[in-house]
Amino acid sequence: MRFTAASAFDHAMPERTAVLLVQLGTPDAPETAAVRRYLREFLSDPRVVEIPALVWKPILHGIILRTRPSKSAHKYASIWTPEGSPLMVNTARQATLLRGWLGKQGHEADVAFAMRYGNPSIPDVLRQLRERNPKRLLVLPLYPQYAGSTTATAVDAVNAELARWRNQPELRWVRDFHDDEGWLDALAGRIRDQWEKDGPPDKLVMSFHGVPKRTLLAGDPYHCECLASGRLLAQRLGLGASDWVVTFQSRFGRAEWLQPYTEPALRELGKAGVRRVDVVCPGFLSDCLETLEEIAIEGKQAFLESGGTDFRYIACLNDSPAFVDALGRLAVRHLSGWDTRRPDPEQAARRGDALARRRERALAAGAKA
Ligand SMILES: C=CC1=C(C)c2cc3[nH]c(cc4nc(cc5[nH]c(cc1n2)c(C)c5CCC(=O)O)C(CCC(=O)O)=C4C)c(C)c3C=C
Ligand SMILES: [Fe+2]
Ligand SMILES: [Fe+2]
Repeated sequence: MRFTAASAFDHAMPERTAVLLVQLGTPDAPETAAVRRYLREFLSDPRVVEIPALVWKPILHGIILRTRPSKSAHKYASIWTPEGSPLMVNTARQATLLRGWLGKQGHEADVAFAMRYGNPSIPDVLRQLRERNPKRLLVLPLYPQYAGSTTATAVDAVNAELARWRNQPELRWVRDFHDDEGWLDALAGRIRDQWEKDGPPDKLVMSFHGVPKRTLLAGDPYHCECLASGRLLAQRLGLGASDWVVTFQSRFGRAEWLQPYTEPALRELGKAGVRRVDVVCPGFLSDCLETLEEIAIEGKQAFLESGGTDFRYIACLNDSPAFVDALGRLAVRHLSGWDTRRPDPEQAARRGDALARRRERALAAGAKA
């Protein structure tokens, strides 16, 4: 085997740590073709749709990918910003802010983000990170509650890419943070800020993304973690049992999903004479189609149509400093035991010289061979 200059250089590099944020993904554009591409990848994931492929593929390709993309594209168009999809814009900011936060705390780590579906893809981003020769990788899926259809598939995708690497980093991932103090405090703070301005509502609706009910029966902890997050948030806000409710949104297909469903619940509240509801979405760290369109537009309409008079949507944590701080502390806890201190500049300069000399020698040896 030839001992190449590159391998000699690699082994002399300082050990690096990378942090990869993973979000669900979003179409490249609010247009039918782009939404179809995104939905094809998303809805072909057996972690997301747990129906045998022989049954599901004809439905997906014959019906859903012919009808849903144009409808969804219209919805995306209603929330798209000049910088792009809100989910993409918010996630990119979170990565930038986390990099800054870690740097300020004296941690040396590369921070990147990837999307499980669409772009930037997990394989593309991992290959970019590989250029920096990471010895350690922390994967942080941006979902407070664990679900097979979100967290597990993100971790699967990372592992599938790393399975192709010769030189793998040591790997860790954040499984969930549904009861994380920092995250709960940041979210409670955001809600309290809103209430300081305009008082508390008659009812706080905590709307989480739904999943099929059979995943709960099969042992997925998602439902329990949502209920626990809801209870802990209500405690922090000092709410009584009748002041709040947990609901599940975004039902897809004909099977039963986790209940109560958000939109029917909003209609019930309106009919029952509840005048003001506030809706918060504690399963989402970034505003996206599911919050800005489904809740802030459609949910509002449903509540007002059925007799409610005042509907307020509480924005996701997005790029709020309290959330970046919570995310940073969460990451640091998971980096524990890994040496991520920034090298002192003098030592780095000395090591840089030594590295340069070793690299020259290796290159010269390579040239002779
Ligand atoms: C088909 C089943 C689906 C499951 C299961 C599911 C779980 C799930 N999703 C999120 C978070 C998000 N979902 C988003 C969009 C979205 N979700 C589904 C379907 C399922 N989700 C579809 C078909 C779509 C696309 C939009 C549409 O056509 O309706 C998004 C928003 C993406 C954006 O671009 O803004 C997020 C975020 C979670 C947390 C979850 C399980 C816990
Ligand atoms: Fe979803
Ligand atoms: Fe939706």
